[in-house]
Amino acid sequence: MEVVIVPDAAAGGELIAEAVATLLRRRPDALLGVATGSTPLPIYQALAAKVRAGAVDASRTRICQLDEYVGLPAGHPESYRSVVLREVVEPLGLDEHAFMGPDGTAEDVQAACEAYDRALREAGGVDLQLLGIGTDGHIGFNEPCSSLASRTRIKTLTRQTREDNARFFDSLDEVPHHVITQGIGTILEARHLVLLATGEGKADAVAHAVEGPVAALVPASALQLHPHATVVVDEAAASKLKLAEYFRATYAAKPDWQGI
Ligand SMILES: N[C@@H]1[C@@H](O)[C@H](O)[C@@H](COP(=O)(O)O)O[C@@H]1O
Repeated sequence: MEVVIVPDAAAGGELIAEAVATLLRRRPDALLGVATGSTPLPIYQALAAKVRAGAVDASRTRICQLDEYVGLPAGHPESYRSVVLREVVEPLGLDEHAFMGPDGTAEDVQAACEAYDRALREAGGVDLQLLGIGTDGHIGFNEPCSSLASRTRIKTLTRQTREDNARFFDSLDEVPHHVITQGIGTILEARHLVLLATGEGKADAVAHAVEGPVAALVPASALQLHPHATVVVDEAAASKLKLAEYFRATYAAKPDWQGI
């Protein structure tokens, strides 16, 4: 696992957007897995700016979703489908055909989960999966004690995650209890995992994920099992890392051409 400490969220967004752009220059129809929440927004803004400036052509990029609320009406502005369309697909100049996600409105949720896992495989697998991290160490919506081998399935949110996400809704009561999420086993099949964490509120979760044991209790620690995982953190989110100086020195000594 590579840990890159950046000065702030904007620098993290720029670094990761450049990694995505490098991938797209090599593979224009790459399948890019995107995460929701506030943290990845600087990545999407930096990537859209590169597209507008003509620094990268994203016209053939395919986008896939990590997770989704269950039971929100179709078109709800806070469904992750709406969020990804608004924050990623439209700013990149893509249309809905370039985009795939699990169906949070399906009557048969289990079938929708299996169909999504199948669709990801049939699409050739995810080339680069962007991830955030929950304050409880979750990735996607894999809450603590999710199986490290899990596939896309329905999960129940913890109270803490519902409280963390209540800011996107009018009240806590409106935050769904159930979600569909790519499983940890599904996420680990992506060819490159890139997790961005910013702010002091993520420092404990980052320290446990990066320097703690691999444990279902901290779903993000599963990144330790992946051969190409990059964790990008700002100073605040890095503040509880014991090996911070080593991570800084390693990245400083890395030749530019290697990227992340
Ligand atoms: N399902 C999403 C996660 O994918 C995201 O990583 C997390 C953190 O969000 P934020 O970046 O807003 O802190 O929120 C939600 O739970």
